[in-house]
Amino acid sequence: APRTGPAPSEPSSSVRRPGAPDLPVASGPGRRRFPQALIVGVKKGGTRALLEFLRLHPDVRALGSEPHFFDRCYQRGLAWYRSLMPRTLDGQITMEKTPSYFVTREAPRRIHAMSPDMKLIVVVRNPVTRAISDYAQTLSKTPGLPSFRALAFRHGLGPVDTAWSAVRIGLYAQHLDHWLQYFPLSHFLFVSGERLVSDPAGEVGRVQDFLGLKRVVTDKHFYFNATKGFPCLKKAQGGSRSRCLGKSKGRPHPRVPAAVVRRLQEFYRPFNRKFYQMTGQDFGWG
Ligand SMILES: Nc1ncnc2c1ncn2[C@@H]1O[C@H](COP(=O)(O)OS(=O)(=O)O)[C@@H](OP(=O)(O)O)[C@H]1O
Repeated sequence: APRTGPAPSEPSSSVRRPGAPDLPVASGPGRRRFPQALIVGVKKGGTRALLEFLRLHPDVRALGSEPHFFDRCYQRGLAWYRSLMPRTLDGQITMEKTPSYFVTREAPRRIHAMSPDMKLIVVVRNPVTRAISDYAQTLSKTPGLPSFRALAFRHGLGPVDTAWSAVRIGLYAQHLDHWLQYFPLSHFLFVSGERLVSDPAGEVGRVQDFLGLKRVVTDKHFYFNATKGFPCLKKAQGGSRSRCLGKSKGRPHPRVPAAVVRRLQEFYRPFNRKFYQMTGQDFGWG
């Protein structure tokens, strides 16, 4: 059964005000709880797709936006964080996703202090493609940005610039090493960003197992949309339209010279190998 955890919670909304008519309280049933599971990363890994797919499950309630509590908004306090959460009934799992948590130094300690038995999901993607995706996003907001190559290497095609966040985020083994100081490996599930595209039902199946949920979300929910080039959600029974993620997901990537891609691929190889060793999973990025 899914753990709802010992998370502190506010009084149930089923409590009626004296004299109030016996109608459901406007705020709705259930109560706001701290998440029991987080999608902590990685940026551009496919975190939005995973969350939207999981939200099809009746026992998952998730915050739509990224709260950035354990990185940017920690000073607002735990009560603020919980107040953002959707209401849940007993047995339902509360979730949120903020991909920057995975690379935030303080995040593991802060999350552990709140819930030492938190379940942590990391969607990982080939770090080279991830870096290009990250760059494509910045470029869409910053026209005139230097080329990918100019940002990825120092002095022309000199050493890789690990200070550039688009490069640094892909050093998964290093980030994970830090998390493992706070949480055992059994608390993590690593989802392949590549397989989330090629076999969404398979990856979401693994996530449902990890969360202790029945496999309700299956291949029946997905179809491959050739125009979008990605899996999308089928029309739900009795109504709503089929649904793909928005334009900011599945952006065209700028062309990066093959030599640049190769050099970055070589740069990441030892870090990837280490990550495969640590997780016991080979993600096939070389
Ligand atoms: N079903 C589906 N539809 C659209 N896009 C999908 C899907 N599954 C995975 N992806 C990949 O998700 C990438 C964006 O990742 P994130 O959602 O983690 O990005 S973000 O960090 O929240 O900005 C996004 O990256 P780009 O292709 O580079 O835009 C997609 O490749």
